[in-house]
Amino acid sequence: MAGFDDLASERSKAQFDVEEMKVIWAGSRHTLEVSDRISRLVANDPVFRKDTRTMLSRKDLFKNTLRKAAHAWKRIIELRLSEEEAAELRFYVDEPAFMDLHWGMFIPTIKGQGTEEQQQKWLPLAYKMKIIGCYAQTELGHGSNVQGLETTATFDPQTDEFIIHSPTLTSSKWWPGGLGKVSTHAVVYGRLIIDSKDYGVNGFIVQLRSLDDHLPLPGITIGDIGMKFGSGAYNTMDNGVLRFDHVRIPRDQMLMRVSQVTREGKLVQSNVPWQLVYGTMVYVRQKIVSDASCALSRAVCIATRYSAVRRQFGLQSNGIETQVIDYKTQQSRLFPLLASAYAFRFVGEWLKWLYMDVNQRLQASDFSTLPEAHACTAGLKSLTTSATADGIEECRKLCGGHGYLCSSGLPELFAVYIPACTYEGDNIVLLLQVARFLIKTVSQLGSGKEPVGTTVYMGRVEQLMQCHCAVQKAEDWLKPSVILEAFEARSMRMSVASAQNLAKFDNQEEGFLELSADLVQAAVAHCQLIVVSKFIEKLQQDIPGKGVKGQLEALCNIYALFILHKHLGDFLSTGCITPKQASLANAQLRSLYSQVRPNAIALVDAFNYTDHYLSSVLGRYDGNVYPKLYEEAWKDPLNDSVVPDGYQEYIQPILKQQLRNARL
Ligand SMILES: CCCCC/C=C/C(=O)SCCNC(=O)CCNC(=O)[C@H](O)C(C)(C)COP(=O)(O)OP(=O)(O)OC[C@H]1O[C@@H](n2cnc3c(N)ncnc32)[C@H](O)[C@@H]1OP(=O)(O)O
Ligand SMILES: Cc1cc2nc3c(=O)[nH]c(=O)nc-3n(C[C@H](O)[C@H](O)[C@H](O)COP(=O)(O)OP(=O)(O)OC[C@H]3O[C@@H](n4cnc5c(N)ncnc54)[C@H](O)[C@@H]3O)c2cc1C
Repeated sequence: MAGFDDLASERSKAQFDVEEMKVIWAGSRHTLEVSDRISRLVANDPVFRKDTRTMLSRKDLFKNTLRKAAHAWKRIIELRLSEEEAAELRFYVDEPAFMDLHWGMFIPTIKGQGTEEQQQKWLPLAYKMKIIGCYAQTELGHGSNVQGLETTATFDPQTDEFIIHSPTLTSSKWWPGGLGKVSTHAVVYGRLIIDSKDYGVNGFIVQLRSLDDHLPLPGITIGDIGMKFGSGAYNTMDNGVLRFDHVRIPRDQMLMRVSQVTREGKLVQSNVPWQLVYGTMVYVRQKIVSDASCALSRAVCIATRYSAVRRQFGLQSNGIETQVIDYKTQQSRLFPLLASAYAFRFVGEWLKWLYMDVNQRLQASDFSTLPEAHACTAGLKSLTTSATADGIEECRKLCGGHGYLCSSGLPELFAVYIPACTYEGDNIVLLLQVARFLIKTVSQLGSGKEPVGTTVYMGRVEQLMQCHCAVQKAEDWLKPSVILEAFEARSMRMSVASAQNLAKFDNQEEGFLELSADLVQAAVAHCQLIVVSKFIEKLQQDIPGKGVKGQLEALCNIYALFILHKHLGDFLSTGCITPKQASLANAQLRSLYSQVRPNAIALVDAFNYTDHYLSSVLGRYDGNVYPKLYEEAWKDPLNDSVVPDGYQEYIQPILKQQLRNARL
C-alpha cells in the first residue's frame, strides 16, 4: 500500500533523534509527557469524536459542544487533573466553546484587575465553575476603539451601586464568546460615570443569568449573534449580544485594582498605570502566539505527510511516479511554513517568559517594561496569526483537490483559525501600536534614554544606518551574525525613514495617519527581527539529541532567508544588501530545502499529534490516505440513499422534458 510504505521509508531516512525533538517542541520532558498522555486520553474517548461536526445543524452542533464541555469537566474532576493537565485536555478536545472564555479571559481578568478581596470572593466560584464567565468588551459600534465604548456604569451614591446601561443600539455588547447562551456572569467594560463626570472605561463583574433557571436577570436582553464563517468551525461558540436596561450591581463589583470608587463616590487611583485595565488583552495576545504555532504546525503536518504520499508525473525507472514533496516548488512553499511553525513555537516560549517577567515586575511596582510587553504581544500576535492564517490556506492548496474536502481537516481548521487575525485586536490596528512604540523609541535616541529589551539594537543606530552586508558566497548567509545584522539594519532604516517622514508634518497625528501604511511595514520588519533573533537565541541553548541542533539551525536559516526573499524590496531599497547578495541568499535557501527534505516527515512527527487531534484523512500517521478517503465519502448523508431526495420533484421532470413541454 503506497501510503504505508512511503511514510515508513521517509521515517527511516531521518537524520536526527525524533524523540529528543519532541521534547524541544513541547518545551520540556514533563510537558511532553503531560501532552502525550492527555492527547491520547482525549483521542480514546468516544464522547470527544469530531468527525461528524461539519454535518450537524447549528443547534445539534452547539448541543454536542455542551455535551463535550460537560464531559470534559467531569473527567477533569474524576481524574483530579492539575490545572496544567486540565488546560491540555481542553486544548485536545479541540472545539471552541464557552470554557475558553471562562478559563482564558474571565478568570485572568479577575486575577489581573481585581483586588485581593475581589479575587477571594470570585475566583473560588469560577474555579469550581459554580459561575461561568465571559469577557464582554466589544460593542456593535466599537471594537478596536476601546475608549469609544458607550456602555455606562453610573455610580448611585444613594444605594451604593452602579447602574449598568446600554444607552444606544451601538452600545449593545456584540461578539463576546460564551455570552450568547451559556455565561452566568461577565466582566463588562463600560464608562465609569460619577456625578455626571466620565472617568473612562473600566471593568465590572455583572451577573447575567439566574443560577436557578438560567433565565436572563431583569433588565438584561441577551442572545446569540448568528452563524459565522464555515460549517462546524467557530459555530460551536455562542458569540453573543447583550443589552442592559439600568441594571444595578453593588459597588464592590467594579474591578478595583487600578482605581477604586469609595462609598462617598470618590475616585482613587492606585499606583499602577491605567493601562492595566487592558491587561487581559496582553495576556491573551501572548497566548495566541503559542496557539499560532499549534495551528500552523497542524496544517503543515497534514500537508507534509500528504505530500510524501501523493505521487504525480515523472515515472521513475521502477515505474513509480514522483512524490510531490520532491518537486522544488512544493518544497519552496511547504518548508518555509514548517520553519515558521518552529519559529513561532520558540518566540511564543520567549513571549510567555516576557509576560511572566512583566507580571513579577508589576507586583513589585516596576512598570517600566509594560510598554515593551504591550508592543511585543501586539506585534507578535499580529505577525504570527496573519502568517498562520495564510499558511493554513497554502497547506490546503499544497494538498491539491483533496485539500478542499472537509475530511482533509484543512477547511475547518482555516475557518476556525482566521478570526484570530481580528479578535484580541485587529492585526493592522495592533501593528500601528507597534509603530507608535518604534517612533517613540527612535525619537528618544540620543536623549540619554537607552533603548531596552527588543529595541536594544536601536542603540547602535549609527552603525546600523551605515553597515554593509559582508556576504560574498552563499554559505555566508548561514552565519547568525550576518542574518541578524541584515534584519536589524532593515528594521532600523525603515523605522528611521518613517520617523524622518513623520517629522515633515506639522501635525504628528495627521502625519501618522498619512504614513500609516509605511509605518505598518516598519512594524512588521521589527517583529520579524524579533522572531529571527529569538530563534537564534534558542539555538545558543544546550540542545541535546543526535542531529537535533543541526535540523533546527537549518529551519532557523530557512525562516530568515525566506522572509528576506519575501521582503526583498525592503532589504534592497534600504541598501541593507545588494542584488548579488539577494541571489546568493536564494541559492542558499534552495540548498537548505534539500537538507530538510529527508527529515521533513520526522520534523512533523516531532509535533507528536494524534490522528484525533489532526482530524485529517490526508495527514494520517500511517499514510493510508486513499482507502480512508474512499471510505469517508460514503459516510456523507447524501449517500444515505442511492436516489436523492428531490429526484421526483426536480430531476425527473427535467429528464422527462415535462418542464420544457410546460413552457412550450
Ligand atoms: C481564548 C481566545 C479567544 C479569543 C476571544 C476573543 C476575545 C476578544 O477579542 S476580547 C476584545 C479584544 N479587543 C481588542 O483587542 C481591542 C483592540 N484595541 C485596543 O487594544 C486598544 O484600544 C488600542 C491598543 C487600539 C489603543 O488605542 P488608542 O485609542 O490609540 O490608545 P489608548 O488611548 O486606548 O491608549 C494609549 C496608551 O496606552 C497604551 N496601551 C494600549 N493598549 C495597551 C495594553 N494592552 N497594555 C499596555 N499599554 C497599552 C498605548 O501604547 C498608549 O501608550 P502611550 O503611547 O504611552 O500613551
Ligand atoms: C470570533 C470572534 C470572537 C470574539 N470574541 C470576543 C470576546 O470574547 N469578547 C469581546 O469583547 N470581543 C470579542 N470579539 C471582538 C473583537 O475583539 C473585535 O472584533 C476586534 O477587536 C476588531 O474590532 P472591530 O470589530 O471593531 O473592527 P474594526 O475596528 O471595525 O475594523 C474594521 C477595519 O477597520 C480597520 N481599522 C480600524 N481602526 C483603524 C485605525 N485606527 N487605523 C487603520 N485601520 C483601522 C481595521 O484594520 C479593519 O480593516 C470577537 C471577535 C471575533 C471575530
